[in-house]
Amino acid sequence: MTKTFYYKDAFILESGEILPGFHLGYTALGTLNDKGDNVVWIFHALTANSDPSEWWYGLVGDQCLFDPQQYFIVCVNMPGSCYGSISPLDINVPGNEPYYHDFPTFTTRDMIRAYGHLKTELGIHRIKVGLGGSMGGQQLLEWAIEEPGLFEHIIPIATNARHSPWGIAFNATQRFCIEGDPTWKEKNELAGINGMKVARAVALLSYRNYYTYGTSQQGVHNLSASTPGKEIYKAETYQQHQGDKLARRFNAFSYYFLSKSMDSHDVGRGRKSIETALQQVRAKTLVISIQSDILFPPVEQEFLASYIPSAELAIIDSHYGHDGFLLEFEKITDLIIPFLGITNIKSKVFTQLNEKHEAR
Ligand SMILES: CC(=O)SCCNC(=O)CCNC(=O)[C@H](O)C(C)(C)COP(=O)(O)OP(=O)(O)OC[C@H]1O[C@@H](n2cnc3c(N)ncnc32)[C@H](O)[C@@H]1OP(=O)(O)O
Ligand SMILES: N[C@@H](CCO)C(=O)O
Repeated sequence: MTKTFYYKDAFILESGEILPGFHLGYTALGTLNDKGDNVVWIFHALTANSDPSEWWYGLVGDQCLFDPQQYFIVCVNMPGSCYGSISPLDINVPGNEPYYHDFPTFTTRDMIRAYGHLKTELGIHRIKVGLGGSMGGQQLLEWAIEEPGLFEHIIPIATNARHSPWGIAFNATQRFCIEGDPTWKEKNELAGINGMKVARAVALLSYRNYYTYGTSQQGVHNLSASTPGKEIYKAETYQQHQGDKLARRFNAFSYYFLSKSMDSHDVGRGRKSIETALQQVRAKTLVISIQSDILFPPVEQEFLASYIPSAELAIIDSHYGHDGFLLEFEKITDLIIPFLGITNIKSKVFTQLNEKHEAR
């Protein structure tokens, strides 16, 4: 169940903007033990919520690698998102109406600074394992640099030290899709929603790749006419379905501002250089890369591993491309078990995983 943390003091963003306070929706599974040494902090990516047992069900949950019986597992909904934290649809106190287009962009560094207040509230002094993929990994790296003593282990997956020009171009193009929707300037929850559907379809191109589409989206849709030139192809209905699906659970404002947050990510900002920032990490680090990822390609994780002191790099094969970090539970589990030195768990984890896959 999502809980809410309210911070009621002034909070200064990197932009200089001052918020009178903020709130964070978060999920906490399990219990903090007496020694305070069983904390696992998970960072979600662009459109997920704060409950990793929903979207990382192969890694988090009863009898999984991260089992709430053993660990105190915390995940916070990113500021700007629509699953419980401060967001563009919340009331902007001075104006007494929702922020909408005036929502202040939280950089990834602002995000982890906000999480720091929740960490204090929860009585957490040390985090045994931090892990996150994509934009989640960006926040994890920021925090491991900002507070080098906080994490014992970190596992950044399919992520980077500074968002790339390629990634920013994808995000900017998605914002153009939203801005091009004639309803975007309106002040209501549905403003820009059709633009967001197109944006999500564009994003999918970067989350998968040529081969993913080639395998699963060959040919025409079964309801399509067979007249040459009049066919509707599977790849087309797939793109449409992905946009429609997101529009049922997200809004264009959150999508727009979270993409700005991702673009802001740069661990080197104000810290001399990216390389020296990465060298501040003290946690034992396993960087995981997905070979077929065209959005955060392996060269970015090779860079991380070459500057984070004594980091290990593991590259996994995946049919899915970037989204493999949300789907390749077995391969990820297989890497984490030896990294954390866990023994006697593998068969239990995979039995559980197989049951969950079959049930879906
Ligand atoms: C509140 C919350 O729900 S947050 C938790 C859920 N969301 C998240 O965690 C965000 C991160 N998750 C994701 O990005 C995705 O869910 C992923 C990457 C894990 C998986 O992606 P999916 O879209 O489920 O997988 P995939 O690419 O195989 O597409 C399957 C979907 O496309 C549909 N589909 C496949 N081919 C076609 C086609 N040719 N035409 C139309 N639809 C198609 C399938 O029917 C299926 O639809 P459904 O999801 O509505 O059942
Ligand atoms: N597919 C992911 C984004 C990829 O990083 C999401 O929707 O959160």
